[in-house]
Amino acid sequence: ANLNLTHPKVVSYPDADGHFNPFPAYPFTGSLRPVYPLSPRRTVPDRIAKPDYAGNGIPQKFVGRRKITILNKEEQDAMRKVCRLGREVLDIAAREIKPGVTTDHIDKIVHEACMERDSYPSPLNYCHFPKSLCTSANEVICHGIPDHRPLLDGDILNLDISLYHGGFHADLNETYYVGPLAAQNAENVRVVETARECLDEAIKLVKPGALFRDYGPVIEKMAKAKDCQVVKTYCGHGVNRLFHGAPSVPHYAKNKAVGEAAPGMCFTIEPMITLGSWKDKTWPDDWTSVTVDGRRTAQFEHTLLVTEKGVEVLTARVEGSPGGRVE
Ligand SMILES: COc1cccc(Cn2ccc3cc(C(=O)NO)cnc32)c1
Ligand SMILES: [Co+2]
Ligand SMILES: [Co+2]
Ligand SMILES: [Co+2]
Repeated sequence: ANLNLTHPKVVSYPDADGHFNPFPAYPFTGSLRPVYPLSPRRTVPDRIAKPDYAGNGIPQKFVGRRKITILNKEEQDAMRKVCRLGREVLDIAAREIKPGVTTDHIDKIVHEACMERDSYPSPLNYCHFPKSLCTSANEVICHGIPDHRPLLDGDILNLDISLYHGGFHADLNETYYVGPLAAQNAENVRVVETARECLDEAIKLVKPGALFRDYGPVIEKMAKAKDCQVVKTYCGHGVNRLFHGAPSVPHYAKNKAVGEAAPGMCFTIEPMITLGSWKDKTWPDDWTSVTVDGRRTAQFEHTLLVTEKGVEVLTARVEGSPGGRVE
């Protein structure tokens, strides 16, 4: 179909290819619509080591609710490896972003890049999630499902990648500008660059003894200084042999997070920043989390290792990583 790649108010479906909106009566908060059918579930060959939930979709409960795993030197090296692979896969996916490309196409690229790296795409079948990464555009806060919606010039798009390799998970995400128009939109730039800055400022505080409740106040102060808000429902989390474990790391001020960083701990910080309301609601697909006012939101995430001296950003950008700060 000849795609109108700038911003229509709301595109109606079914379109010429038989793609359709599965929830036509739902009161969507913004202009984004799901475009079904989702492509067939992607398969993972037996040679790839899988996490426990790959078969039945049910991850083991956090072992020792508040006990935070301290990794030894070998385990830390395994985390370095899977996080380096995760960065490679995110960068490959980000290079695919342009108007007209669907998020399902990006899912295919990510899935194949994981297979090529003997890695399992952690989101696939995690709590029954249907795809190999989360693709979250515009008013989507997180957990967007790759589908047949073509990206539009002017969109902002978060790619949230997680890999399982050598018994350990990596978890990272960035928000990108789609097409030449996106970075010319002052509101896009404000929300994306504020989210990027919030993560960078929080990471500066990570060192042995730092309290998990101390990142939120710094993030919220930075967000409010840019007339933005901080999503409360989703937090950073421990990541190691489990995709999600203790600690829980809130991104908002006045939180009750328990515990302090210690050398050998791995966890994510992944602030979700909004232009308007911080409140979220979930589409009837039971995954896609959106802002209640339909205004745009952005997120950045790193997997962090606490070291004797401070912090190691295991999923750090490398020379040539696409995207990055826009003035
Ligand atoms: C049960 O309830 C839910 C609700 C939403 C999502 C999921 C499961 N899930 C799937 C992918 C995914 C990614 C992350 C993550 O940390 N990204 O940084 C978290 N959860 C994830 C379960
Ligand atoms: Co179509
Ligand atoms: Co993530
Ligand atoms: Co995460």
